Amino acid sequence: MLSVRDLHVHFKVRGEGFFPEKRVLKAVNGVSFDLYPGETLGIVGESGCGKSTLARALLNLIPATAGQVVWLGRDMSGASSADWQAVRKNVQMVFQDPLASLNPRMNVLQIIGEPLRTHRPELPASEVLARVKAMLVRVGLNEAQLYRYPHEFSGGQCQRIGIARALILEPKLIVCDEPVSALDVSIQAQIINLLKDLQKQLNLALVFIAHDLAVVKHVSQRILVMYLGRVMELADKHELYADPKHPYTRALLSAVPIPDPKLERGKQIQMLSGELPSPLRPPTGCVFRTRCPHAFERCAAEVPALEAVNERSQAACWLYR
Ligand SMILES: Nc1ncnc2c1ncn2[C@@H]1O[C@H](COP(=O)(O)OP(=O)(O)OP(=O)(O)O)[C@@H](O)[C@H]1O
Repeated sequence: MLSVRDLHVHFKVRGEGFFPEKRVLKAVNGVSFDLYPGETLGIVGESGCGKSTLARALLNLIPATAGQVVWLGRDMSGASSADWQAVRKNVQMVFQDPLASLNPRMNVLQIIGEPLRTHRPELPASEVLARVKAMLVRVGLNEAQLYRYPHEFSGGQCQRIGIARALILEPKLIVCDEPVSALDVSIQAQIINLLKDLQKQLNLALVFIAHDLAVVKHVSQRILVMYLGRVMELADKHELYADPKHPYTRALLSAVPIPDPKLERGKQIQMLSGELPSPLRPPTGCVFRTRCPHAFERCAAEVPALEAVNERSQAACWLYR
């Protein structure tokens, strides 16, 4: 459904401290992965590792600096805005801050109906109304809320409205950028379950971005772990939780509480020490090496490529070469 090859998104930013001249910040630095129809791919990593930039570049909301994004077999390099418009009919986004992502001057009918008015102008108003009503029920809201405004809803309800807006064009994929991070924990579970149900009913593919592994566990089939703009590990969910390969994934997993005391992490426990290096001056070689307990000489000298460790996981780590 989607193939991403060696994708780069670089920003030119003002330098800091002793380096006031403009510098290049590589927010996404050579990311490759595939997404299959109906699949959920979780993308995790600490704040600032490039998850949102990657998500936006997939839809050209931020232009890629280099690399390929191939949608349904079509290479989008050099595509016109009309070509991207056609992709966005099939691919929608749900954003992190539910209230901020809704136009405060529009009521629910206008918000959810807007994509229909843009992409399906031939539909009569009565049909738009019928589709919006049906979608509202689908996401757990009701018709009585059609003419209300965003500020009249809770965070969880606003996110339901955002999901309804994303689904109204019957897309094949939804990119969810930290859709539950701004919500209370009890509401998070409701929204995750809603997304899971909708995915099953509509055979949707989901890209689900979160900053911790506990959240993506319940929705993803495969998980991509990012650090400083690079992919550290890409693995089948069960493999990743049972036997994480990359030391960064192990560190992230150590921060996730284990509900079942019979499950032992044993020697895999590893806390993440030190701070995320500045993305303006990333370490040479493997970007994780300055915080990695297993780093050795080669890690500083050469960048490890993402390669298969077994048929269920790939890691970018010299420990496996
Ligand atoms: N428009 C921009 N101009 C300059 N730098 C940017 C821009 N957008 C993002 N960045 C930088 O790119 C890096 C990646 O940011 P991004 O928001 O993609 O990370 P993230 O993993 O999604 O973080 P978070 O979880 O906090 O949203 C960060 O260092 C950020 O400061």
